[in-house]
Amino acid sequence: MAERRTIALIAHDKMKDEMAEFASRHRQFLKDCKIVATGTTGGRVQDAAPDLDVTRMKSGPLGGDQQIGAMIAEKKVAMLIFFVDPLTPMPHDVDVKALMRLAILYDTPMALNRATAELLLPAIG
Ligand SMILES: O=C(CO)COP(=O)(O)O
Repeated sequence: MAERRTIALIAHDKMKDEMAEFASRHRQFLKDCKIVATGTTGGRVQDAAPDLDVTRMKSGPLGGDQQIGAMIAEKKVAMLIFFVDPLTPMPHDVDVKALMRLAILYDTPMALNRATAELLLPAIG
């Protein structure tokens, strides 16, 4: 049996409502995927769609972005959906940049806003 695809979900605080709504609306599709998420985002996704298989890493500012970056470097992530807050400075901005850099380096599909995520999600089929 083919391994289920792993999709990484991350959202900054002001984007978490949007991520919860996105995950809930796409729950039928996401039910067939493994989901890995940073800690707080993962909790919100689980609350919004309890039937999804969500593995929660550490919270982003505490190393969660780096944990997901390491998974990307090991080619364990099929797609990164990261709802970035463009208006709030982040203490862990270097971690955010490092995560995006690895997604680029390992040619991992990456959606950084909802419009792109809507286009990309069905594309991994
Ligand atoms: O800070 C984040 C991404 O940079 C997200 O982390 P949380 O999901 O734990 O809030």
